[in-house]
Amino acid sequence: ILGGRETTPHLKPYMASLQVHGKHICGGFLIAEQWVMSAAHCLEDMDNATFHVLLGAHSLKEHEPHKHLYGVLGTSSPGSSHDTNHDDLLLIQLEERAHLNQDVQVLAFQRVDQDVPAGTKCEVAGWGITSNTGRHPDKLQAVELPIISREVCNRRIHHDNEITEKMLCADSRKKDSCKGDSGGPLVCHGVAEGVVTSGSRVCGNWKKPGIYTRISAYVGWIDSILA
Ligand SMILES: NCc1cccc(NC(=O)c2cccc3[nH]c(C(N)=O)cc23)c1
Repeated sequence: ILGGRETTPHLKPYMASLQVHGKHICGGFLIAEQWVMSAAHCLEDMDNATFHVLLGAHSLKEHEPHKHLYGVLGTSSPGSSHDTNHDDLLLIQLEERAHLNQDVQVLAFQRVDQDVPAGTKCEVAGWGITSNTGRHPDKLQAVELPIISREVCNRRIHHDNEITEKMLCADSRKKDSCKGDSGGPLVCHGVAEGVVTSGSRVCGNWKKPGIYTRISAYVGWIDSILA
C-alpha cells in the first residue's frame, strides 16, 4: 500500500495473508467460514508451492490472540489466462472452517452487477510494499482511493482499452495498491466490490490507475464453487 497508514488493529477482521514458508506473498479475504477470496496470479507468485492462510492478524510477526494459520484443502479460479489480468480471481477452501471471533470475520461481497459510480471513495488494505523501494510492513496498512470511470481508465494515456466490464479502476496518484497487496479486497461502503490485481505492475503512477477485478461479475461462478 503506497500513501496509506497503519490500520487500527483488527478493524478489518476479514483480511487474510497468503504465506509460503512464513513469508507474506498476497492478500485475501474471508467470504465464508471455510473460503477465502484472492487473485489467481498469486498462485504463480507462489510458484505453485504449498501455501497457508493467516487469519486474525494485524502484525505478521508478533503474537496476537486470534492469529491462526490455516492449511489449504483446494483452490479454484474462473479462467486460465495467465498472461493477462482477465479473470484474476481465486477461491481458496481452507482445510477446516475458520473459528470466527472479534478478529476473524467474513466480509460481504457485492452481488448486484452494477458499476461503482466514479468518484466513490473506497478502501484497500494489505501487507504489500509501502514504497517503490520495496519496504515490507509488518502491520496491516490501508488507503482510501476514489473510483475512476472505465471510460477514463481506457484512455490511451491510461490502460488503452484493456479494462473490460469485469474490471474497475481506482486512482493511483501517490496512493495506490502495490506488490503484495494483490488478492486483497477493494471495499466501498463496507462491501467488497473489487479484488486487487497487479495490472501494469507499476504503483503510485497516476497514468496507470489500479486495476481491480469486479466481484459482482463472478457471482454465478462463486456460488457454484461454494455450493
Ligand atoms: N496498483 C498497482 C499494483 C497492484 C498490485 C501489485 C502491483 N505490482 C506488482 O505486483 C509488482 C510485480 C512485480 C514487480 C513489481 N515492482 C513493483 C514496484 N512498484 O516496484 C510492483 C511490482 C501493482
